[in-house]
Amino acid sequence: HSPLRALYHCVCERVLKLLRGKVCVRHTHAYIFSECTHGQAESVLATFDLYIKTHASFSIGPEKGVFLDEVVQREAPHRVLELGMHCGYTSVRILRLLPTSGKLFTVEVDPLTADKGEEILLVAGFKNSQFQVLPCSSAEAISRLASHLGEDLLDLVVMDHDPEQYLSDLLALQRENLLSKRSVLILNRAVEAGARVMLEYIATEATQLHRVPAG
Ligand SMILES: C[S@@+](CC[C@H](N)C(=O)[O-])C[C@H]1O[C@@H](n2cnc3c(N)ncnc32)[C@H](O)[C@@H]1O
Repeated sequence: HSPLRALYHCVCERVLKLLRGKVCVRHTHAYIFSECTHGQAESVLATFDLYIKTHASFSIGPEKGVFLDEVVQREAPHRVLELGMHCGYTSVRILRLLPTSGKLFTVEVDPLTADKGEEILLVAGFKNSQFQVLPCSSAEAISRLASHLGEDLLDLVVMDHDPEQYLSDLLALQRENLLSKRSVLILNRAVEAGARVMLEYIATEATQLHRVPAG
């Protein structure tokens, strides 16, 4: 456990990650499925955290994850929309902190990824009554969401899909009357051009939305 050994491990992890290159949904899923303890959400997250040390990954990872946890714990949201599920890391983080009456709607445009991600949510021990995977584009999902929500509105929206879609999706959520004055919005990759356009919109136009600092 000397600092030199820790540095050596860190360098090795980074080199491995570079050599392995691209994000692979099938490989991520297979690793999590075979290495985690089934039925334990914390084990699923720990396995993801281990995986992303040495493999390319789209998962938000533990640092941003802690920020997300804080928001979910503070807001105790009943209805959550996640845009961009990928392999389910963020979904698992959210689901494990939802109140018992809470439900997550999570959207993934790629059908194979949506399938694999859903399996991870089941492996983590969550039930279909706690979440619904919508295997379609964010725009399609938003246009159909009112039928899933009934009288409810969204308490929390997490955007980590395509920053170029952030603003049009926010506008669609408003048009469909799915947000309330208390709805909280979290975006990842907030420095990307599409996200900045949306943040400008929020700052100047959408007075009914709260702005929350995001990573
Ligand atoms: C960065 S990853 C999300 C990672 C996830 N938050 C996590 O921590 O595991 C983005 C995902 O969004 C999906 N995606 C991209 N554009 C989308 C869209 N318009 N609608 C729905 N999903 C989309 C991609 O297929 C990809 O799986």
